[in-house]
Amino acid sequence: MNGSTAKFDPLEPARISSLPPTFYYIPNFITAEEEVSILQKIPAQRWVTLSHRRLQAHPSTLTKNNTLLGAHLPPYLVNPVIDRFRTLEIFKDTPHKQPNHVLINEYKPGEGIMPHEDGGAYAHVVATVSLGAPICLEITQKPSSNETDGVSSNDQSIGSDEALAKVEDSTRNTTMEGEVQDVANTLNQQSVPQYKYPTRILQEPRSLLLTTGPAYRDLLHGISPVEVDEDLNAETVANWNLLAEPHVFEEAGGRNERGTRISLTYRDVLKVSSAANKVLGGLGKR
Ligand SMILES: O=C(O)CCC(=O)C(=O)O
Ligand SMILES: [Fe+2]
Repeated sequence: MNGSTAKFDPLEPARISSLPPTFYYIPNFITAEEEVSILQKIPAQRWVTLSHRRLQAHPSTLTKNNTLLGAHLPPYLVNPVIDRFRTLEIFKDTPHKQPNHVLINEYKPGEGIMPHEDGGAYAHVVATVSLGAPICLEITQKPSSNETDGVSSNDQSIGSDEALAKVEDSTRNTTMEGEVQDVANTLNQQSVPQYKYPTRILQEPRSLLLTTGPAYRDLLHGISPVEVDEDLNAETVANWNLLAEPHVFEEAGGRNERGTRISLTYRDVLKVSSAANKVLGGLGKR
């Protein structure tokens, strides 16, 4: 016993066990009051409108070479969320030990984001707080390298959200649904046979989804641009057993009529400019 190094992992009960390591889902990570308060503080003038969603980056967008120039995150993005990350040690292994960048995405019914990976600009931990309405995140494997077409792991250009936005804009005339299906169709030729793809993670408002390690590196994620997520049940939704209110979807016949859903994606950008380093210097252990 005394020689054992086994350590209780506070996140283990939240692990989505039907998916490869490591996704975690925590329902009701924030309260309804906190949700309202954050929604009210998102600045209306900062939105950048894309073809299938709108977004804003805090404290700023990354430079062309994926460097963060900004300094502090605004207080409404820090409290209470980042304090709770600290308690759960979510960013303990990333270079700055805490997130320094938040991308806010908004999806109206019928909007989505093409399958992609988040790439090399960030440490391999993304913490997503969902606000407003439920939505399904689709998880797919990467296409094999000769079929990549813009979503390759080796394509660092997809490593920033701005680059992804460009790819999305250049494909604005193709149907998003088609893209999701194309990527999905290249699956099943890949390894990791014990997991089923594509699969979905249902994100309820106020929940936290963590995507870390191989789940960050080896898989694609996207959101279908549909008005209704259908056929939601324990077989088709990877985190069904972790949902706060599965009965809501059961009672609706396995349907989720999309509302406006806003996500806050917290990340640790690896490269921070020297000017910003001075500001963050007291926080990082370098
Ligand atoms: O809104 C989401 O949950 C996903 C957003 C996303 O994948 C991204 O911003 O890279
Ligand atoms: Fe992403």
